[in-house]
Amino acid sequence: MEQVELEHAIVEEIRSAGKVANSRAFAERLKVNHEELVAALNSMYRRDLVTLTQLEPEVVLRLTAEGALYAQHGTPEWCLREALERRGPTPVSELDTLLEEFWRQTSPNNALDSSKLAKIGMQQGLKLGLFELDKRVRPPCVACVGSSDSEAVHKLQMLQKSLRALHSGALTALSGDHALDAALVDEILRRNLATRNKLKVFAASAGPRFEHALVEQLADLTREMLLSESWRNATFKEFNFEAAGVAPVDGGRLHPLLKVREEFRLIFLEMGFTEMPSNQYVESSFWNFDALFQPQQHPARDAHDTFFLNEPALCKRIGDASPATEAYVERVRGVHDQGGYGSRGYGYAWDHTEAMRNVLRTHTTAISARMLYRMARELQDGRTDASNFARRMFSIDRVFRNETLDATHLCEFHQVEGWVAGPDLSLADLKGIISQFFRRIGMHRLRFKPTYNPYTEPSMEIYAYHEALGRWVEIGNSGIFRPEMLQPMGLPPNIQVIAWGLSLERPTMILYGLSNIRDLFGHRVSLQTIRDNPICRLGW
Ligand SMILES: N[C@@H](Cc1ccccc1)C(=O)O
Repeated sequence: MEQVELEHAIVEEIRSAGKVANSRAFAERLKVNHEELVAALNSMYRRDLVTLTQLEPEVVLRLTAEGALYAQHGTPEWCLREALERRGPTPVSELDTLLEEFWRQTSPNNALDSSKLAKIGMQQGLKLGLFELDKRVRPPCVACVGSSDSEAVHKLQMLQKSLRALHSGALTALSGDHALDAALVDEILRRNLATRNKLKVFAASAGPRFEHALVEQLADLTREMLLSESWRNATFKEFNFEAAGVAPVDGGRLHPLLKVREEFRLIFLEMGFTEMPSNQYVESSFWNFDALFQPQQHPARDAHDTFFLNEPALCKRIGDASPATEAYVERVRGVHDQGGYGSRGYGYAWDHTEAMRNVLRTHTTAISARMLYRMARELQDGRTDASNFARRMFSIDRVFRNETLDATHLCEFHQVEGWVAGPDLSLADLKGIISQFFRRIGMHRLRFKPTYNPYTEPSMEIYAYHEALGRWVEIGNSGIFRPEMLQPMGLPPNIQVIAWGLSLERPTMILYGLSNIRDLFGHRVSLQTIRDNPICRLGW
């Protein structure tokens, strides 16, 4: 019986009889195992549906392995008598084959020991007066005696029935209404077919929440219930808010690049830097190149390296429409054409329209240029105190280059850029500030290698020793912005700006162990990568 059916039976019993008076007797009546009934009672007790009282323990019979075997297949003497009745007198030596044949029909696939059981069956049968041994014939034969309603046959059948009843869990008691016949109990114990055991017995009556057991509690609200309106009279199971969820909840995740960007951002903020507004992807050539003293014939300004916009191909104007900015643009023309501020310039005819050509910014240094110009204006206008001047700014955002794609290059990527402005900064400051910054990323061994940038002098590539890779890795570019860039803006000659830049992708790939940039950026990035990768502390 299923537990639900058992619970129904228990509820019925309590409703009709007021209680389950004795769990053992009730189990016998239901023909169920007492242990199963007690399990159901306990479960109902835990839900406050019933109250339980423990009664005096009862002595019960529990079948031994041999007893259980006989209960299932019949006692040997019963089997033998059945077989002999069909076959007639049989030689003693053929009794085991006779039994085997009998079992082939009654309990196929058994593993019974026929020769042992034939012997037991014969002895018991002779003792009970079921068989006789005719020694006058050769070989001696066993035959049935007595009619089918004889005392001996009746006893044989009673034993057989009792064992079956004991096996099904019923008739376990040695006293009470359903107790077994005393002589039969003796016989069973003597033949070691069962042992005496003490059984914990219970009485059950209605518990505080018994009423809840009587109504069927529904778990689901179905379409049918809605249509038939039967839900109005239905009782629903209470929600179990304590229950564990089926699967872990899948929440949103940050892309590895965003995680590393946040790490960089925190380092900058911790070092007292201010973030520059960097969301403008389309930039005029002026801020991307000209303001940075990058000549208009410079190879980087070629369409092979830079994305130029077709529509609108030109910006409306350079900077704000103020005369101050117009004057600045003219100073930029001057420094390109013939120099100034201690420079000889490039000696070409600077073209205003060329400077107005829209590009997708190729570096975030365009943002730095805009910010430095704004800062210079504030100084000139007296909005900033020039005597105690210092600024630190950074940006981390997207840039675009018309590059051939390969495992480490895409035509868009992110740049991390920072600069420090202050009076009389030197090469030593550059190395010091940049070392401080990279130390916080976990890069302690740095090397600087001279290089060329149109807008910085001196310019230095930054290399860091990668312990895991066991080699020096180029991680960034840096320099002190040229006077040709800063002084046309109107910054005083004693103010220097130390600047550096690196890509966000490169350290991210190293941190997350990715060798192909397409695994980090673009449509090929798997959601799994994004879900599985933890926040990486910068450091290598
Ligand atoms: N803008 C440079 C990086 C850089 C920034 C600031 C100073 C020097 C170099 C680049 O694109 O790689």
